[in-house]
Amino acid sequence: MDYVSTRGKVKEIGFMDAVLMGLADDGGLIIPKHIPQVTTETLGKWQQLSYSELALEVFSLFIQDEIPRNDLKELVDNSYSTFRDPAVTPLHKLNDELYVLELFHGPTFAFKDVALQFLGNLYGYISRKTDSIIHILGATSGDTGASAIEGVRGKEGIRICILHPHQKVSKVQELQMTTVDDANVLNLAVEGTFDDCQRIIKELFADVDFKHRYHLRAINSINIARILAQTVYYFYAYLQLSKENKTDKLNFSVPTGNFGDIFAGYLARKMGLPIHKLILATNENNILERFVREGVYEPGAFRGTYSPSMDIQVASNFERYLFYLYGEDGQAVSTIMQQFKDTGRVVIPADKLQLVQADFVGYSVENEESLDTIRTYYDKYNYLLDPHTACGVAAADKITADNEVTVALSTAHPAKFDESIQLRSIEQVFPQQIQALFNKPQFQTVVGGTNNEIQDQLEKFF
Ligand SMILES: N[C@@H](CCOP(=O)(O)O)C(=O)O
Repeated sequence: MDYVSTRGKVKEIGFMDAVLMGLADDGGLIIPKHIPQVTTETLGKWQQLSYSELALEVFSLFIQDEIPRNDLKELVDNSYSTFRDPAVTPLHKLNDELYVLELFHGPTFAFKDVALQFLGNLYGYISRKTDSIIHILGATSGDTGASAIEGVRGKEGIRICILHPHQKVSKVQELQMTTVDDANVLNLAVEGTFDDCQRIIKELFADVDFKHRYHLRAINSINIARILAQTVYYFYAYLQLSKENKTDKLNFSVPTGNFGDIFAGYLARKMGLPIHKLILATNENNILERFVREGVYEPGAFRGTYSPSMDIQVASNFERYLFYLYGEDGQAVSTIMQQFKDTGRVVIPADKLQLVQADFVGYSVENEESLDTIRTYYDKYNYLLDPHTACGVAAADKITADNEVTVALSTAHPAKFDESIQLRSIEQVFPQQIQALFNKPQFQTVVGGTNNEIQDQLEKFF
């Protein structure tokens, strides 16, 4: 399978080079040259597969023989053996119309583990096979950082530096990252927002000399491996519900910040998975919902919300979607992204907006509404949602029509966001792994938000 850039100026590369490249060298994002198709017959054959078996099949479509099947199987099996639930991503039924897809049974209690356990192992594999140096640089609004660190901590030949917005992540998210004392981990707490962190790392990756000199590798969803791994659970949920004849009009409701998770659903649909509505749920940082409603993509003022992992204005994977919206025309994408850089705004014409509205249904959830949803579902179903999942569930409540079934993606365990949950007077018992974090010393360096400062830190660390 060959991979190309959304801006069309990178020559075709294989899967492992695509993983190593992270951000495309022309500043775009990597995408597969062709999207593999999955037929109804294949879906039928996949129905009885376990999560790991299914992941192996889906990954094989994108990797083909570049990684021998036995090696790939070992990577996949190791990655999902760390999950606490045998189903890896089990479905929890709330009522006949609504299921929650629990993606938080991995080591750091967030959906990011599904892709990052795999990507951590994949980096180890690539480094052994190709002698590549792996120096990971990532940005997080809370969940990706902990999960990426967990995926590679202590691994020989790999170093990782994560930027997070200082004091803008939850306490548990901060502890998960900063209590790790392995020498190959560096946590930089940036005075600014997640958008500042993401802008810095994208600029450093776009400086191709710097990127090559320091062997920078990506773990954010700019890395295509993240997206591919996240398509698997859409297939898995669909296949479980197809056993109960629930897939006639099956929607997915996805809490969205960086557009990676919902883009994985969009890709699964393009592969042939019959997804009815893709519901794009945002919090008050609703640039994406406004885009779906009005066709205008323009960051608003930053809002600190109860769902901090989604406190994002500029969504990385938006560019991947633009690529398909504009008929896979790299030149058109380059022009639009340049216009966004120059003016801070993208406006699409009416015919394109119609296509967007056929692809997604948007709903933006107010802060208080997210907490009310948590309380309502706790009272009605004795089920505790985290504030991000609550956005997905609130959107599902609004958008699901008669005769439709919606799967709301549950992106994190509620224990990661206790400060928000306590605001509706709900007491929860922490899993022992999370409770234990409170007794550990923390390691992090607080830095300002200039590229030079970060560059200095990286030069010392890498
Ligand atoms: N919500 C994310 C932000 C980074 O997104 P990613 O999917 O590109 O890694 C987080 O929790 O860090």
